Amino acid sequence: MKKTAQPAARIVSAHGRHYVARLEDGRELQAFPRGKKSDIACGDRVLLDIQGEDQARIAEVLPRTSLLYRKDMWKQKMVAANVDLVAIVVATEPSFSPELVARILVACDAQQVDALIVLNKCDLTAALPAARAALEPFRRLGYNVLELSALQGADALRPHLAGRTAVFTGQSGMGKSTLVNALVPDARAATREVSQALDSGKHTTTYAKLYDLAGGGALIDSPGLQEFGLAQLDVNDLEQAFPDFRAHLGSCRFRDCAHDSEPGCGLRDHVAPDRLALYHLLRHEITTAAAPQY
Ligand SMILES: Nc1nc2c(ncn2[C@@H]2O[C@H](COP(=O)(O)OP(=O)(O)OP(=O)(O)O)[C@@H](O)[C@H]2O)c(=O)[nH]1
Ligand SMILES: [Zn+2]
Repeated sequence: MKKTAQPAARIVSAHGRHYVARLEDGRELQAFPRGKKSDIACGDRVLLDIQGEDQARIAEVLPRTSLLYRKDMWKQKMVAANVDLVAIVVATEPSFSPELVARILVACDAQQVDALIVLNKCDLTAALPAARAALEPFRRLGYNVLELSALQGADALRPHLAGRTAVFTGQSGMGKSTLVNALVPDARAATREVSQALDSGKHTTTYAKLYDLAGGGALIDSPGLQEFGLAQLDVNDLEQAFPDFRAHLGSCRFRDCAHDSEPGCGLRDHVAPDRLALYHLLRHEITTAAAPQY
């Protein structure tokens, strides 16, 4: 029997096991995964079995160029697939967690995806110096920090987004959806004001959604997150995801040096203590998550 062609599509929204897939002609279909597992992310490119006017089954997920993914002992979550840029959105107010930023940066480096830290709400000038100070260590590591105010416009972001797929990620309330609305006029992404009006709780964005940018490129708005586990990383690859470690790797006496209390560690004394502490914390999380659970 001749196999009917399976059209290619891109997943433009991911809400649990409910997906929306967009065909190349722009038509959008409700799509659902084949089996029980739904390891499909917003941004994925897929092949579909069309099953009716507006329904399809996801027959195959095409190979990904990147996957932003988080995993801890209890849960795992695909944030977005096939992204070229991860925009980590933080704000002057409310205050943000530098550790969360550092974790997302490790995930980006592990996937070799560009990262950009966006400091939003710079119109709130009283809180600006503290936010800048919290980001200074990241600047020193060479990460790009872009300051702006989504309420006054987000055009400063455009050169970073043109022709690429970017995901906006970060804690809740930092202004990801407000940025999306500033960049995509007809996006109407729900922001805090809307969720307050509906009294729907703290998190406004509850699922990942992809928006096309006029002139090329796409943006994925994703739900606010509080944690970013990296248990999916291979402990042997972890040190490679710290760009500040790279120049010192290979200079330890022992090849499998954990840069802890081993004699002859060539890294320990050359990197910032907070970076070493993060490395040890992640290493511990990875090894305990990988341990068999009884
Ligand atoms: N002063 C000021 N407020 C802003 C700015 N950008 C966003 N906000 C406000 O910050 C609040 C949170 O914005 P959202 O866009 O809903 O935040 P979010 O990061 O998408 O939050 P989640 O969807 O829960 O992850 C809203 O009240 C926005 O109006 C800004 O540049 N300046
Ligand atoms: Zn070492």
